[in-house]
Amino acid sequence: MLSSISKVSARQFSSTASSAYKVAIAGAAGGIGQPLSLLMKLNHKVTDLALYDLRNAPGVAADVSHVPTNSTVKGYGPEDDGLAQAFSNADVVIIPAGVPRKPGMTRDDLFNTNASIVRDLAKAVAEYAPNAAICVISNPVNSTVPIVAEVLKSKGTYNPKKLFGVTTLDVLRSSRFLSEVVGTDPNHEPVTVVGGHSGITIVPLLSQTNHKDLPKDKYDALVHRIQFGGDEVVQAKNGAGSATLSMAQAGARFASSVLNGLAGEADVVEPTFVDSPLFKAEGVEFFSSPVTLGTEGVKKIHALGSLSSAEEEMVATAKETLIKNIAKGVEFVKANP
Ligand SMILES: NC(=O)c1ccc[n+]([C@@H]2O[C@H](COP(=O)([O-])OP(=O)(O)OC[C@H]3O[C@@H](n4cnc5c(N)ncnc54)[C@H](O)[C@@H]3O)[C@@H](O)[C@H]2O)c1
Ligand SMILES: O=C(O)C[C@H](O)C(=O)O
Repeated sequence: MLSSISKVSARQFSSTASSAYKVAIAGAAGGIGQPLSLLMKLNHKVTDLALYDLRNAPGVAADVSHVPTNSTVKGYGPEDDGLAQAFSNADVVIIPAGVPRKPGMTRDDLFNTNASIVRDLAKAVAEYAPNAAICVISNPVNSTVPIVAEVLKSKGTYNPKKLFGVTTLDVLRSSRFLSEVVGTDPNHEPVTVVGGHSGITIVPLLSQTNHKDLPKDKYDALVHRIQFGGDEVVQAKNGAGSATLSMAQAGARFASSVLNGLAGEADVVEPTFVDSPLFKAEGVEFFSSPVTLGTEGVKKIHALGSLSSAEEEMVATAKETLIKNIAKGVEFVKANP
């Protein structure tokens, strides 16, 4: 494993701001965790990959460690202070730990199980990696991100610039589904998605693409597919979980953008669910919008830009639901510190 001292040296003498990072993944042996671990192993900025899970993380680590990129990989379980070792000195902590949906469930139905998992992992981040950028994948993201914030506030280590809810899968789906409708290459169909990460809180800003004049029936169907794309996978997997492979790709893209930002690369912009000033006056403490990522995490939170009247309505509806989802997370930590 790269020691802290050698990591510091690597940073000091590197030609960029830094090129050596420790990334920790909590839930690394799960459906998302395993392919995400592989994708982070392929990221050349990652020199130290720490894989934590309640089960089988050493096995996943041994497997991934044979991929010939310039990083060490180590797996940790809860025994022998594994969580402390996994998180210690991490620059980025990615959290896909928790249970996935089964058909008929909403993401909110996962709250009772995942809230305490995320709360406990947030406590460990506060203790062992207080400077880490935290990427929360565990659902319901609209509530788990506020849970992490509340825990970190209670520990005096909350840095709103370094807490991110990962909404990138909505962005990937939007590009893919739009390209299917208009018959183009999804690589060239960027779509900004704002709001949150569940159903009607997912608001794709299609009016800001080159396809703002879609016929109403096609537009409505496309928006619905983007908002409820997760359900397609849950139903197809028929009890065996939710999106894992596309989510791993989305998570790796987002975490890689965070690393690029930390490294001082210019113009790294991703939509993400953050502590946001955009609608705070209306009581919405967290909101997803395009964010420029920099050396300190969040560098700039961008406004939504011009919206169609349909989008204005969707944003208004999303805000109402988000206020409730966020409050649920905050109240959980107050009642269960
Ligand atoms: N943000 C998104 O866009 C998005 C997309 C897909 C899935 N998800 C969510 O990600 C989560 C994980 O999904 P999955 O399909 O990988 O589930 P999974 O059950 O396959 O894997 C979850 C892993 O978490 C581990 N785990 C549970 N409690 C833990 C703890 N306290 N510490 C460390 N590890 C722990 C489990 O052992 C398991 O290996 C779910 O909540 C799911 O809803 C979010
Ligand atoms: O749908 C889910 O429960 C998982 C995830 O949030 C998704 O969007 O695929």
